[in-house]
Amino acid sequence: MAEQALLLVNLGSPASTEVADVRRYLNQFLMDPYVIDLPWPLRRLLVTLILARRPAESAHAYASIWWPEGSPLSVLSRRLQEALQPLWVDGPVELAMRYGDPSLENVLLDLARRGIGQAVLAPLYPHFADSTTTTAIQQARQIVSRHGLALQLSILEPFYEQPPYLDALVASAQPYLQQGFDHLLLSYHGLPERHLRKRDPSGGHCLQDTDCCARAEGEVLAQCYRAQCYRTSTGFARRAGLRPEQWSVAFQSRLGRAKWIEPYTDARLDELARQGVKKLLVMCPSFVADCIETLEEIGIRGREQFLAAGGEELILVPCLNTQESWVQALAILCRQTSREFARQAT
Ligand SMILES: C=CC1=C(C)c2cc3[nH]c(cc4nc(cc5[nH]c(cc1n2)c(C)c5CCC(=O)O)C(CCC(=O)O)=C4C)c(C)c3C=C
Ligand SMILES: [Fe+2]
Ligand SMILES: [Fe+2]
Repeated sequence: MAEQALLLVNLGSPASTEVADVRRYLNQFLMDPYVIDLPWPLRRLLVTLILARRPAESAHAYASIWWPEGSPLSVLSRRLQEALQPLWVDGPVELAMRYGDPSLENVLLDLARRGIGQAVLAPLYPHFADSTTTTAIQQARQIVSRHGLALQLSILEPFYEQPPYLDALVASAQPYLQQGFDHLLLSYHGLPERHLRKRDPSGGHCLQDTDCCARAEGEVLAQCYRAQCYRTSTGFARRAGLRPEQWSVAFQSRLGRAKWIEPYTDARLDELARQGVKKLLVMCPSFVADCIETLEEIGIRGREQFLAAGGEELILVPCLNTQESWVQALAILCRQTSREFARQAT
């Protein structure tokens, strides 16, 4: 049988914590029109303004969480790749990054050079967003077409409420839930509201009222990042046996002055402390690997903020990383993708 590769795609990190490397990474990332969705001249202007101060601040933040082997996101993604290889018997498991190294272009060219004609492309994001999922898929397709590669790609769909993913989240949280806690905050990466509105196929569903995400179905749900985050949360809470008052959802990592989806994590940390929450658990289900946004934004700055507001303990639940149930889950989901692709091809 012909070999079929499994290609994991994650976001990528700077090459080092040097300010120049962080600037190069941020420039590539933020100049992506799927991330800052403004016309080129405006995007260039805005990114140039951001790059005046952000690289030094981010370099400092990266330095506080960097591991001897490199960026946590890169190291953990590499370990996930290695853990998956024994479960993927159809061919090699490879890893590429949307920004930085190993680049999608080099990895795709290498697969084609080795005569591999099929690959499951697995963007490592549970929830759909143009700034993550679409940009990774589009870039891969462009590379295949530009180089005329004889490589067929089948795509792993967002898996925000797939049982294997939810079960893995519950398994990762169980030891922390069992220790007792006052509240669990599910903190997801945020998104400018504009990105949601642009993707609302009904033109009038998203952000209409506080409850619109709970009613999202079909095409609206398929493209609403916020609704998908709520589906993950309710599915997780149901499986973990949590009562509604024990948990809540918030969105972190804002950049710039535009309005991002609410509620905001930083506001929520103050609110929870004011409400008397002393022991707070925080999970970050939009990230499958720990990274600057979990380890620094929540684990360092979020903890400082919560304690300053009167909380006593903020415990960050690690991301799925290389947990056995997650490795198994991802193998199952990618296998399903491959089977569905083969079924449609016949
Ligand atoms: C307009 C800006 C951004 C959008 C939109 C955005 C969406 C988005 N990002 C992730 C996942 C990750 N983002 C990470 C870092 C990061 N994100 C932004 C900006 C936007 N993200 C910046 C500027 C950075 C760099 C760090 C910093 O300077 O703050 C990371 C971690 C990378 C690492 O090396 O550790 C991840 C992962 C998602 C899922 C998402 C859409 C929902
Ligand atoms: Fe981001
Ligand atoms: Fe929505």
